[in-house]
Amino acid sequence: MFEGRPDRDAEVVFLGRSNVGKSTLMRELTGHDFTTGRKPGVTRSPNHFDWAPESFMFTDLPGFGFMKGVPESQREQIKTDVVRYVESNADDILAGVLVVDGKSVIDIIDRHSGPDEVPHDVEMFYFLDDIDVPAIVAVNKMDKVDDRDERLDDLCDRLGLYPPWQQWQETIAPISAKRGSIGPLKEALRTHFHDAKRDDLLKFVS
Ligand SMILES: Nc1nc2c(ncn2[C@@H]2O[C@H](COP(=O)(O)OP(=O)(O)OP(=O)(O)O)[C@@H](O)[C@H]2O)c(=O)[nH]1
Ligand SMILES: [Mg+2]
Repeated sequence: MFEGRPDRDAEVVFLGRSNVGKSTLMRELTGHDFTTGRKPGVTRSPNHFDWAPESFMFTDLPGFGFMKGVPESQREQIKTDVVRYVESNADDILAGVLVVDGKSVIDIIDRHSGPDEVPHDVEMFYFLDDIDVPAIVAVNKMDKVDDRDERLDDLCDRLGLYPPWQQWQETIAPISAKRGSIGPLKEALRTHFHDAKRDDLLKFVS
């Protein structure tokens, strides 16, 4: 289990497979340089970025799923820890941002869908729903995607959301963290902060 969580009563968590760009996205939102890298599995324990006056923080969680050179048992442990972290802090979490790689997410989901297999991303999306944490899917690396609308509609389909994707703007946020274009995610976060009656936090995502 992860340790050292600051005592804050409002939190946004970033979760997703390894190497999808969670740390890059955190850097874009906070201006703080978290360790990012080409090597999957760079983030091994949560990175908290917090503001004491508002008792608010962003938390970058370790990536789960396949990581080259990391044994299966360790990957499973990371995923279990991430799930437990979100579960035990669910009351404070205003939004769970599930970050996916827009270029590969459909292929990965389809490859891992079967009679007794649920892909990690789909599982996490439903998990957030189960514990009443509002989910936002940040579809990252859109700079590498050319069939944008088709890709996003396919993703909705895989997540059980009726296409077209445009009607899910508080849930589906196409972004490119590396290019600094994260407007749709900020917009979705603003909607959730407002719904949670936390307009005092809008400045963190303006
Ligand atoms: N093309 C493109 N590459 C990106 C984008 N965002 C991140 N990357 C790259 O993807 C790689 C992984 O980024 P990280 O931010 O380290 O990913 P992570 O999800 O934190 O990875 P873990 O810590 O292993 O879970 C880096 O080489 C980034 O530069 C993006 O919007 N577009
Ligand atoms: Mg990381």
